[in-house]
Amino acid sequence: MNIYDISRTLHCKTPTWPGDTPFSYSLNWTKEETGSVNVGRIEMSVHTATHIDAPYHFDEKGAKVDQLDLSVFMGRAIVVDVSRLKELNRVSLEALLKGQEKKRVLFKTNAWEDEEVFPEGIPSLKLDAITLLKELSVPLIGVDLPSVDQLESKDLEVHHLLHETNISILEGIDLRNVDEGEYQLVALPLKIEGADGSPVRAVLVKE
Ligand SMILES: N[C@@H](CC(=O)c1ccccc1NC=O)C(=O)O
Ligand SMILES: [Zn+2]
Ligand SMILES: [Zn+2]
Repeated sequence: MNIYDISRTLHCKTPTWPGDTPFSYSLNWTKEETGSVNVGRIEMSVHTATHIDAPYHFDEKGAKVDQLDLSVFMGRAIVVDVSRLKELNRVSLEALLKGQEKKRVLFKTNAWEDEEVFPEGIPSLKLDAITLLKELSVPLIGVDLPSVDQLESKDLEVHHLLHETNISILEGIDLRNVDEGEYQLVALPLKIEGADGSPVRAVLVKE
C-alpha cells in the first residue's frame, strides 16, 4: 500500500491568513521538570495549513466541526492537474472530470509557489464549475491553496455555493508529490466541540 502524505507541516513559520494566530508548539512541562514526561501545548488558527472548513466558518447557522459526517472525508478521490488551465470554469473542467461521479476532487493548481510565504493571489472555481460538480455528485473538493475563494473576497461566494450544493471543503493540501489519478482520501477533522474548522492529516492511498 502506497501512502502519500498531502499535509503541510505545522511549525512556527507556517504561513497563516494575514493577521491570524501563528502556529506554536512548545513544551509546557519538560521531562526534567516532571521527572517523567515531556508535555506539549499548541496554539493555532484552525485555518492554518491543511484543514477543513465547517459550514459554521461562513454561516452562523451552519454545522460545527464535531457535527460533520465523517464519511465525506474518507473515500474515493481523484487528483486533477489544473495548473495549465486559464480559468477553472465548467467548460475547461468538463473533459477532466468526465465520468468521475461521486468521487472527491482534489485540484492541483500549483499556484501556492513558496510554502513558507502566504500567497498574494490564487485561482478559484468559477461558479458554473460548481454546477458541474453538483451534477457529478462530488462530495468534497480539495485545493492546494489557503482558500476556495479569492483571498480578498468578503462574500465568500464559492464557500457558500459549495455548501448549498452539499460539497465539503478541504484547503491547504500539498499535491506537489502526487500524480493525477485515483486514490483513497483520508482527511479527518478533530472532534473539537463547536469549532468552525479543524486541522487534518490528509493522506492519499493508492491501492
Ligand atoms: N475563508 C478562509 C479563511 C478566512 O477567510 C480567514 C481566516 C483567518 C482569519 C481571517 C479570515 N478571513 C477574514 O476576513 C478559509 O476558508 O480558510
Ligand atoms: Zn479554512
Ligand atoms: Zn475556506
